[in-house]
Amino acid sequence: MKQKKQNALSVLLEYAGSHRRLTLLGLGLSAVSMVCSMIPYLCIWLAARDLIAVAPDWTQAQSVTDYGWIAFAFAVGGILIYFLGLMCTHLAAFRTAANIRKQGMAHVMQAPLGYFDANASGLIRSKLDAAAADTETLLAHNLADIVGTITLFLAMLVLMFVFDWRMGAACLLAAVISILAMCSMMGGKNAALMAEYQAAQDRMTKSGTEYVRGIPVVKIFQQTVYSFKAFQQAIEDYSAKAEHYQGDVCRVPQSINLTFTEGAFLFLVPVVLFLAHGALASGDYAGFVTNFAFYAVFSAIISTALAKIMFAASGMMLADTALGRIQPVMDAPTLAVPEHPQTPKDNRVVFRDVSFTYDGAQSPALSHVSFTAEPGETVALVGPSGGGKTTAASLIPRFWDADTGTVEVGGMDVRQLDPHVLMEQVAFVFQNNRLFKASILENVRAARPDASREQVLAALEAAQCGDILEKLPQGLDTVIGTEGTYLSGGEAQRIALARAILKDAPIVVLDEATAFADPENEALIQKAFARLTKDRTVIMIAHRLSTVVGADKILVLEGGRVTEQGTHGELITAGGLYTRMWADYNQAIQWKMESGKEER
Ligand SMILES: Nc1ncnc2c1ncn2[C@@H]1O[C@H](COP(=O)(O)OP(=O)(O)OP(=O)(O)O)[C@@H](O)[C@H]1O
Repeated sequence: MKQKKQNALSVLLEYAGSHRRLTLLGLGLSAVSMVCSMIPYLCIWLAARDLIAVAPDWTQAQSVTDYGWIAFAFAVGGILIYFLGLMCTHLAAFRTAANIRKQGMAHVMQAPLGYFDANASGLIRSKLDAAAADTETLLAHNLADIVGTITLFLAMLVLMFVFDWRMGAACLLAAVISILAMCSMMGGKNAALMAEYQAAQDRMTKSGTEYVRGIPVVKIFQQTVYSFKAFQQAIEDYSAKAEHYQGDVCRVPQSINLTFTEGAFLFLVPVVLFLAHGALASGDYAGFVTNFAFYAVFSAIISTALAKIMFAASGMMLADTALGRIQPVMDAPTLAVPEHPQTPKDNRVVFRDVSFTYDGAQSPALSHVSFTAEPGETVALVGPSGGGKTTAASLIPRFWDADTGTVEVGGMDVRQLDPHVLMEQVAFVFQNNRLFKASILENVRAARPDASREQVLAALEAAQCGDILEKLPQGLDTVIGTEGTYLSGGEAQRIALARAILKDAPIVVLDEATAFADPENEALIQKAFARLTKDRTVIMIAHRLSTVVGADKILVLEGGRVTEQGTHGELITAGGLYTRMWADYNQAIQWKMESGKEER
């Protein structure tokens, strides 16, 4: 992938792909147009020289008209070439921006599913969009201006010394001072200060976002704005850094820069006065005045060129920042796809000595986990919070890949299966059911796009969703999340179960959390679970022990390790953690029943 050290321009040209040449052509045309725009000035100088030479008999200055036409031709030609260049850079910029979006999305599509848990898809898209838009401006406008201005500057350097090097040097001196002042603001130890200032700005933006996200919590707990210390701290930190950088560091160089950018002729006047005596003595006073006129006009172009360079440099920084923001997206891990994919033989799920540690975590989430779920068996994962149940279930559909050991489906390492085949084999229902802002029909059909309306209805029926369809205004075609058609957590879970039922996959990975459900919903969800898991291999993350009693095998996961394993009966006799959990569970049920009686 793209190296961080590369500068923004080479990274952008890589993204431009086949439009790289169009970009370069646009930049070349911009440079040519700038050279063309210089010719009229040259013509003015030549015409002035000829006029002064024949003065006061102007009729002898035959060449002046020719110079006029040449100047006109180059001025118009320069403008046309400039627009042609802009067309090329715009076209290339649109294509490059499209490539950034496409390549970004294509890369993210290869990321393991677990990547999306930590990186919201909306955020990924907005990062890519913002970066594409910023780089579009750079490629379409700023870059052409940078190249044009540099060419202008080089051409000016040549011209400066063609007529009278002393006047040229006087004009240039102002530009050199201005550039040195600019460099001192951005280079050396000030570069570190500028980086700190920008980092403080980033921190402020981030904590601002966190603050806005947390507003509901602030309101619920009646906290004041100051309760968000991090945000306040970030604002104060940014303000101190901004004041220091803009005030203490930039004030003097910025004043020097502006003075000499706007006053490029400052040194020209004294130098001309100094040289005037010599010119009078040599007798070429006419040539001297012509040269002075030329440099006086030219010094104004220097100011414009310097201002353009500063503007273009800020565009370059913007593109650099934008590319820096999408770098993490482009660096997202990708799921390794086998060269010669294997086919699963049956519905058996096996964990062989599996260990896994999350990126950046201190301790493993799973350590040497081994178990087998035979075809048609139900294996329940139980244990304390943080024990590793969700992580174990996530390794089956390759949300992540095991660090060591193997996870097998149908006798094959999941890494050796074609990801599409693996997805066809496994249906999952996790706690955070993702329903799209689309109709119920489309939401359920996402599992099997070729399913008929009747098949979708049958799956919804099996998932006990009849009551949901009845109350929705357009039934199956109601779009979720619009016009007040919101679903409760329990209802959303039943729709997600219908999706899994429609998928009809031989292996089901199920998080049976019924946290959102009221008793009525819970009963319906249990029925839907029973329908979904019938005759399939089931790996179930169980939160309430009542649902695991009938499981073929129960694994107790504690601190990432399987500490107990067996049927309900076997584990109860073993007298370990499961026995204590069972006792606690029964006590809780007892309390519930007793308090229910008292209320009555
Ligand atoms: N995305 C993640 N990045 C880093 N660590 C994680 C991540 N997800 C989980 N963990 C850590 O891995 C360990 C196992 O978590 P896991 O969610 O698998 O446990 P669990 O048994 O499913 O818990 P619960 O019953 O509360 O859902 C925990 O220590 C948790 O903090």
